Amino acid sequence: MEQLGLIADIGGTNARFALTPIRTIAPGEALKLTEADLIAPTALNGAEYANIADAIEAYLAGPAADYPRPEHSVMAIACPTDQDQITMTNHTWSFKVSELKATLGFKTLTFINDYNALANAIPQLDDDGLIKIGRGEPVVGMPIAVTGPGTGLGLAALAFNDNEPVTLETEGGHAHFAPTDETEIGILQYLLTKHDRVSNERLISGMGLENIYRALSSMAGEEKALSAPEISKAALDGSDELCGAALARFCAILGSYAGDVALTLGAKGGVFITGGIVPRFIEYFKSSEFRARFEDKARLAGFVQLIPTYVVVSQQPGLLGSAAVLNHRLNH
Ligand SMILES: Nc1ncnc2c1ncn2[C@@H]1O[C@H](COP(=O)(O)OP(=O)(O)OP(=O)(O)O)[C@@H](O)[C@H]1O
Repeated sequence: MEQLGLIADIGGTNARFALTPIRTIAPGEALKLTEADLIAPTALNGAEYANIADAIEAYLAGPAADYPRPEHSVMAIACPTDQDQITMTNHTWSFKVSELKATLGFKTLTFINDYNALANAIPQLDDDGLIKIGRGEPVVGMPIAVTGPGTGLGLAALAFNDNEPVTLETEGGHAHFAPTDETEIGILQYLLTKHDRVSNERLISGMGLENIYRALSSMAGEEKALSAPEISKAALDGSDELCGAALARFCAILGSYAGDVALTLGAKGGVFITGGIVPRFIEYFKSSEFRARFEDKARLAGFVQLIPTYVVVSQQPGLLGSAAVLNHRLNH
């Protein structure tokens, strides 16, 4: 049997695991994986395990019990991964990668940021994992950018060196928010009364949608607060005008920001919108101002018009990206 590696996608709630075949990639060859390369994919509830080693051993002894024990692993996790010590933000799990590797008896164990995995998933996705928004065509071999609203706003990019992806992990979601009209200047002014600085994440995330709604209601004379799901529900069923205005503004601001990402990274391979929020209202998003605002870059409009934008709707992009990174690391 071919050698299998262990991959994981560990979020605040779910810890997803799978095994994946370790491939030999010829120099210059592009890796192509499919969901069939994710063997025994399983989501465990992280809260049920005292530590990460227990969760991994439970996966290996349970869903993966019929396969040989892996010796190599790449795990994506929703927190910084540049130190040996990893402490999850929304979790009790805290561990040293070097100690975990010894405990598990693995030859290699690498942790990557969850957006690193999402970026590396993009070249592996087929058409049904992506929904194209507007015009533009990808230029093969040019950088791609992956960003989008969830609990926060992550941003990563891939550049390519002879088919070999080079990942840029960034904190671009925390760059300053740039308003484009009087209403957005009003939203910024409102948020500056609450925060010392206002990053894109303050508007483009679940919390961001709530902030936009709160700001617009305050500007209309009476500050009100609703949760992100409540705002999008009332916007979509047309029952609340202010919720409609907030969701429309959210999509428009996401468009301007995504256009800035395209300009900054020269992402002629495309800008890919991830996160759990936009796929919940894809038809609305298609007819929103997102794409017009993406292209609204004055003298640089011609640059961004050619760049395609997509929403990622694939179910397992984190695992697929971890499998891609595992294969690239073991081949080079
Ligand atoms: N119907 C909805 N409309 C708008 N926002 C929503 C909706 N449902 C959930 N959210 C918001 O989505 C955010 C969660 O995003 P997402 O589902 O992408 O999780 P995540 O960031 O991937 O976290 P994890 O990795 O733990 O799953 C929360 O801020 C939540 O308020």
